[in-house]
Amino acid sequence: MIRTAGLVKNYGRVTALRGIDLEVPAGAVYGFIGRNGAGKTTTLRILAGLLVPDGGVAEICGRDVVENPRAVRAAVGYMPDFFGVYDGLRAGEYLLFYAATYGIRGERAAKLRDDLLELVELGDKREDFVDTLSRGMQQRLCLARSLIHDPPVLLLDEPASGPDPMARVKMREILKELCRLGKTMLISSHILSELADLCTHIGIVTGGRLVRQGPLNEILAGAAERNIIMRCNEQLPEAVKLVAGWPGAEIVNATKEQIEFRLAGGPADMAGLLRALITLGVPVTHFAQTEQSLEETFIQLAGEGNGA
Ligand SMILES: Nc1ncnc2c1ncn2[C@@H]1O[C@H](COP(=O)(O)OP(=O)(O)OP(=O)(O)O)[C@@H](O)[C@H]1O
Repeated sequence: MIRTAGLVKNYGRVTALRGIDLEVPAGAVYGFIGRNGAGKTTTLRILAGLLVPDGGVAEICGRDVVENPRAVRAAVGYMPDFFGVYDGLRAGEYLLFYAATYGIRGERAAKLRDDLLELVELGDKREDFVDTLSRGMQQRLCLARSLIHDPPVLLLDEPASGPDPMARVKMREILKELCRLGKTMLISSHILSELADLCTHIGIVTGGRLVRQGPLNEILAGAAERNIIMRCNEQLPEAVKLVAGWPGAEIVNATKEQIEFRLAGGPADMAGLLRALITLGVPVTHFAQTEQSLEETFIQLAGEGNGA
């Protein structure tokens, strides 16, 4: 539904994107995660047709964004991270104005305005001036604006950020509703945990490169399965010796009761090491991955990208 291949963008001598290959399936809620300056806004602006890439391709619904700007504009709702405040315009008028830019007027526009204000929980703010609304409310109004032409694809730049926790919760609820309505969403954020309960997929971008992408659970499992704690009642020195010499294993800490180590590879590698310990006769009482917080996962993945 959204695809980029080898996307490159330079701003003068600054290279913002160094070959981004995004793959967002239809109906996915894709969390596009990266620190400030990683290249998220640049990617979203290219997909929205607001910036022209210097290399690579970007497609929405199979259409190249540079070659088919009209079709892409119809298919995409874009919510920027910064939005201007409109002096003297009321929330309802703001939406009618944007409806008119898509040729929607009269009764249809009025109904759309009311439905969208309801969806973003601003039904009672229709007559309020936009510049008097809180930042969270302005963000939700901006989201309503991006929905005005009922696009199947939404590109949302940091929608769940902002200092007000209540506003963040409200925004997440609305995004979940949009997911139920079948929208395909690419949502950028610099905080993974902010999006984790919402996303079906994530991509981690660092220094203009995508270092990981895929279904959320696979990415988290892949990052977490390396930290293991093993305990046994006796024969710990034998266990330490075996783990220390095991390919891909690295002991982090060993006490009288337990060994904590990192292990490269997947579940099969874990099972292989456990089998070897038992074959050696070590009475293993505990052998499990440690819980890793989402932010630790992100830092680990982003760090690996930096080193690449
Ligand atoms: N108009 C511009 N002129 C020059 N450099 C720019 C411009 N816009 C972005 N950059 C640079 O390109 C890189 C990527 O910026 P981008 O805004 O895409 O990152 P981001 O991940 O969206 O970060 P943020 O969350 O801070 O917006 C950064 O190094 C940034 O300083």
